[in-house]
Amino acid sequence: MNTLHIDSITKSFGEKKVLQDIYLGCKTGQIVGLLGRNGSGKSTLLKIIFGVLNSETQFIRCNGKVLKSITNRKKLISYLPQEPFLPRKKKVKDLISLFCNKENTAVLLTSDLMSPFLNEKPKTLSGGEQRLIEALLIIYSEANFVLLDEPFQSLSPKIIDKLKKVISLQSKNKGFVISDHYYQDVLDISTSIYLLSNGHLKLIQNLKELQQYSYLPKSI
Ligand SMILES: Nc1ncnc2c1ncn2[C@@H]1O[C@H](COP(=O)(O)OP(=O)(O)OP(=O)(O)O)[C@@H](O)[C@H]1O
Repeated sequence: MNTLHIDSITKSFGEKKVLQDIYLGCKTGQIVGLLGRNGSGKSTLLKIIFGVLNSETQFIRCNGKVLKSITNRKKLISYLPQEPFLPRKKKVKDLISLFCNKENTAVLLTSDLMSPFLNEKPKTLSGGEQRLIEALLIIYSEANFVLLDEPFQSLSPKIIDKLKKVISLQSKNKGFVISDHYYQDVLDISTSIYLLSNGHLKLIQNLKELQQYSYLPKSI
């Protein structure tokens, strides 16, 4: 069982306090859903956990090892950023082994979601197709924990459904933290849900609470 323990994360941009004393835990088998209004700090939190952004204070421990502010977290944590990151001119089939071990490379080479694109280059694919490939590469990467920032963005409903199944299956061996505005899809697969609001994380039990905290409109 792998464990990720995130504690005491505080982050400001100038005068703006975005994260205040954040605590979050994740274990193998858990899918932690992270919701929040635009600009609430979800991406900022994921970047700090992955180690590409510094914070004023932080304590992050993975499998008993304390991770310093910016350290190499390869094999421990992988991260799907909001922004596109695939090399545009490399064939998809040649990208897979850069992210995945032998076993998962073989899985992706025969996956019905990935196989249509193996001989394509990202520059010739649609935005949604590129997003799907990025998400699959990160989900199947070697890391114990996977941070997904808006994995469902630009994907059509049936593909989202298949991707959710992939995440749920992979969570048998990994822990996930997922942030996306497709809140129903996040709710469907998450084992726990947090709302980031005014710099603090609130554990959410039901849809009503998401309305009370003004994340969801009352009409839903
Ligand atoms: N590099 C930066 N410099 C200054 N302010 C920043 C920077 N990055 C983020 N911010 C601010 O921090 C706040 C949180 O941004 P963040 O991108 O984490 O929000 P988010 O919850 O992911 O939003 P969204 O749902 O719209 O993607 C925003 O008000 C944003 O303007």
